[in-house]
Amino acid sequence: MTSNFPRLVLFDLDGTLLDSAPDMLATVNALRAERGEPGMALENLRPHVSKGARAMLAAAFPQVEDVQREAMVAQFLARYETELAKHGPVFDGIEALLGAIEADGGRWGVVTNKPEYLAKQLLPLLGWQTRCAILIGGDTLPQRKPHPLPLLHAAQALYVAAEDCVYVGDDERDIVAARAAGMPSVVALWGYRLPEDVPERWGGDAMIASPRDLLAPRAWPRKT
Ligand SMILES: O=C(O)COP(=O)(O)O
Ligand SMILES: [Mg+2]
Repeated sequence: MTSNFPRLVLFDLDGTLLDSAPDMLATVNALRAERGEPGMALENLRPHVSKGARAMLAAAFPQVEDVQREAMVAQFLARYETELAKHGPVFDGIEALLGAIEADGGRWGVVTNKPEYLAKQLLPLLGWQTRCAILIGGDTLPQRKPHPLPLLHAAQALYVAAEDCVYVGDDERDIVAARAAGMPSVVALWGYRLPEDVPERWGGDAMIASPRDLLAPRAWPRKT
């Protein structure tokens, strides 16, 4: 009998496994408070969380000049380190999905653009340290998503062909990276998107509304 799951599932982190928007909001609002600015609402920050720290800071501090904002990145990361996994849980259904992949004999890993030192701290906080087969951060390799290198590296390190893996991500750059790697992809529609994002145009192999939907037979795209 063929398995219900791919041999290796690689996941994006923010907006796919982890609902990190509340942690990001606490961080951004602490920086805003230091500047005497009122707090931002979650709904205004949430759509920017999977676009990277710089894009998120641009949304949170539109009045700040680019050079100055660049200097805020280090401040943001230092503060965010103190908020990791404090406010935002993993998305509903993710634990059941990871458990089902493991029970099926499959492996799973994380490929994120988040700096590796932060992503590494999250794993034990989420109880995933011994379960996650590989973790690639945005600065682990010379290239980050949308470049295919992090996905290709993760697959190769675990001796799985790219076409036998699936990458699950909530942002266009996740799907672009998977396509460039020759890896089937799933668009996580439960994640973070701007109103102008059109996931139907990203070229993913499947679009899934909830992690629970990936428990269904034949939910996963396959190239082989
Ligand atoms: O920190 C980022 O750039 C976003 O992280 P992600 O790649 O896990 O969505
Ligand atoms: Mg994301």
